[in-house]
Parts: sequence; C-alpha cells; structure tokens
Amino acid sequence: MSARLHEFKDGAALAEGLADRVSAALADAVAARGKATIAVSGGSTPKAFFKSLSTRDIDWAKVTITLVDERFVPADNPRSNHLLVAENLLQGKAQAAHFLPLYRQADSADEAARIVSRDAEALGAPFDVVILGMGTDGHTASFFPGGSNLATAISAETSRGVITMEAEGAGETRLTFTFASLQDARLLVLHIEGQGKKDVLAAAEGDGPETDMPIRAVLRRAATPVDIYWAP
Ligand SMILES: O=C1O[C@H](COP(=O)(O)O)[C@@H](O)[C@H](O)[C@H]1O
Repeated sequence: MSARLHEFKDGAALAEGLADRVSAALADAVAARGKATIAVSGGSTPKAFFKSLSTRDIDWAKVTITLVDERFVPADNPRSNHLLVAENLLQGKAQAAHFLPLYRQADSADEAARIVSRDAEALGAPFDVVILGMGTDGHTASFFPGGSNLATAISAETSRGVITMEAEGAGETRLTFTFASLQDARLLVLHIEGQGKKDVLAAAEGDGPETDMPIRAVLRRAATPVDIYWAP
C-alpha cells in the first residue's frame, strides 16, 4: 500500500488545495495530449471543491468531465450526481467543458450501462484524473458492500466500462465505472472529510476482505498510488 495523505486545516483549505492539484493535472494533460479527462464523485463532500475548480483558468473546452458513479435517475432528480456537477462544477470558466453523463433514458439500467460504456471508450484510457469519495460503510464509487455486482465491479478480470449495482443503503439502482476504469488514472485521489471517515479509512487499511470494505480494492490494488485529500 503506498497511499499518500495530504492533510488540510479545514474543508475550505481542502477544497482549494485539491482544486490546485487537479487543475494543474488537467492543464498538464491538455499540454501533453491536447485534451484531458476527469471522472468525479457525487455525495456531499465535493461541492466546495467543484466550486473552486470551476473558477480555475484552464482550457476547459479541451476537458471532458464524467462521473465515477451515478444513480439511475434523470438529471433533474435532486439525487442526481449530474445535477450536482451541473450546479457546482459546470459553471463559470468550466462551462466550456464537455460532460459525459452516465444516466441514459433506456429500457433498463443495464441497457444504459451498455450505451455509456460504448460512449466512454471514445474518451480513451486511462482517465487523467479520478476523484473518488468514500462512504462510512467503506464503499467507493458504487462498489457497495453486499452490492449485486460487487465481485464483478472490483475484479481485476473485468474490463473497463460502466456496470449497474443494487445494494441496500444505495437507494436507487446505480451506474458505476468498474475498478479497471478507475484504478490507473494518472492522478487518483480519495477525497474525504471528517474524523469519522479517517477512522473508516484506518479500518479499511487493516486486514479483512475487500467485499466488506470495497475501498480496500483501490487501496490495495490500484496501479496508481492513491493521493488521499483530507480535512477534519
Ligand atoms: O453514494 C455515494 O457516496 C459517496 C460518498 O458520499 P458523501 O456524501 O459521504 O461524500 C460518493 O463518493 C459516491 O459518488 C456517491 O454515489
């Protein structure tokens, strides 16, 4: 395990520090390859980071933003991660970015996953930046303990793409990029806040099955060392 911990004094400093790092990574990607890709998480943690990142002076027209995971709900649903990103990141300078949604109007979530997996191939791999969150149950992305497709989602044998997940506590059916898609990002960040989540992280760093705390799959097996961004 070779995670690096970056500690900040409070949530505001964390949001700024992470936006500094991510905007530099996106600018480097544009300079090196003419384009940049970033997959971001939903939840309550990333809002201040999104707001700060949206003000950064980079060539947003060359950046594609997508989601690490999403609920199988349309973008006008208040629980949609797309809505969170639209209201907080795709604003100001970042309005010029392209956005690849995971939700698609389809007959089933599985069909939506197939469509978006095909679309995501056009982005190329690996992602330049992946920002993961973590729940207090040790889930990351939509890799939930007890999830219907958990074993497939975190298997090293599963290919890149988006699959569905159902789990108690997850609410709606989820769409999530697989472990294969996320683990080799050029910059792989775990963004967490609060002592409670630091304690969960410490538990995840201990022994035990990945299926109990799926964040372990990332901490143990990601090809890219994880940069942990945390504030109390
Ligand atoms: O369900 C989810 O939760 C995690 C963590 O959310 P938070 O509210 O504790 O920040 C998030 O990373 C994930 O994208 C989301 O679908």
